[in-house]
Amino acid sequence: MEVDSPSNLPLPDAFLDFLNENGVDPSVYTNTTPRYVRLKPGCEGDVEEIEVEVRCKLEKVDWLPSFYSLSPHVQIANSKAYQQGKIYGIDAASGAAVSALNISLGDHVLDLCVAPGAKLCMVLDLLGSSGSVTGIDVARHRLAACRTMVLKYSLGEYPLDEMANLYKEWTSRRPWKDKKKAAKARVTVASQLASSTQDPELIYYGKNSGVVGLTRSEIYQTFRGNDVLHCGYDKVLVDAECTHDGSIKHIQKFEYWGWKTLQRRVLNAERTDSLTVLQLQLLTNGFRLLKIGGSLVYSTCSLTVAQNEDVVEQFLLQNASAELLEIDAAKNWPCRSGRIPKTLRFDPMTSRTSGLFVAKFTKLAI
Ligand SMILES: C[S@@+](CC[C@H](N)C(=O)[O-])C[C@H]1O[C@@H](n2cnc3c(N)ncnc32)[C@H](O)[C@@H]1O
Repeated sequence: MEVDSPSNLPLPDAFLDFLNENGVDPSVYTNTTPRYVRLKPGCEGDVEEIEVEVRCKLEKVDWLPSFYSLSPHVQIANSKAYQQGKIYGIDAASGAAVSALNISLGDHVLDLCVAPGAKLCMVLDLLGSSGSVTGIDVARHRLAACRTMVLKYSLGEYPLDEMANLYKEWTSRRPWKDKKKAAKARVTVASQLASSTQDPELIYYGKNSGVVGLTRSEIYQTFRGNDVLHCGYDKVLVDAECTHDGSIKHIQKFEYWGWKTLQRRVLNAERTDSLTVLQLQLLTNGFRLLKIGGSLVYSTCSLTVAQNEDVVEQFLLQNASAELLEIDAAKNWPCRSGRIPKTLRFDPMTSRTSGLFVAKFTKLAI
């Protein structure tokens, strides 16, 4: 049976039980959260034109550069601005997670759970044609969406022949021979994996893409101890797989797919237990690929403590060279502290954004 939560959003019993078990107050979910878009830098002069096109005022988000909020019901997919890659949908809390990385020109960035790629687009915008980004995801079908998105938002920045070069690792227009070679390489890399049956796939973007100081096959290895300390990325984003319970828009999709599907696919205890194991592994692997003095941001769109503070706590216990960092920009962000000092929590009620947990680490030379 569906009951109204205190915020008057119809939430199913299974979800309310899940929130209850995880100590999440259902009243944080409101149906007044706006939708957010990020405007491609350099397109600021087009705002009025975009407003006419989408028939809605774009309100500048004063705490996050290049972000605008608009009514949650406005569709942008058919607009010229969207099709030309001038705007793309990304929640402001997600933007804050990327912003917390403090990306500088020339950085080499690893996006460990990259698909469908909203945060990747922002990373690319911040880097311009400098540095590199390596995106990794386990779901090939989601990576396909990611590739389309990256191509769309980079249109116009490079001449077509240069684009082909930039995207050579994975463009769908690759010649058949190249595709076969890449497939063969994947098998070779896969055979180096000890046990996993799902091999994360890599996509590359930008000049000198790839892992700084590491070979492609080394990314897949399980490193023992802290033996990859003197190479690696300047910045790592681990936007981990989670139960998505902070994103009410995601949860509401199950109204269509069926609440039983939500219970089976998302909320069942076995899955949530194995998720926290995966989250710790993702964070640990991301950290191993971070260079000394670099920054890593761990985020999830879950509001549970188990997938956030508990994972952070475990990780800190197991990694003496990891130190939590204060996120300086957060002083002006509409969020609150997590249970562990320096960690942040966005939720619809406090932030008028989707729910997001953010923690930032650095690697010490010990
Ligand atoms: C929360 S989503 C990432 C959203 C993305 N960062 C964005 O901004 O659009 C989590 C992603 O983690 C991926 N994932 C799950 N297990 C993984 C693994 N073992 N290695 C890499 N990616 C994984 C999922 O396929 C999913 O695309």
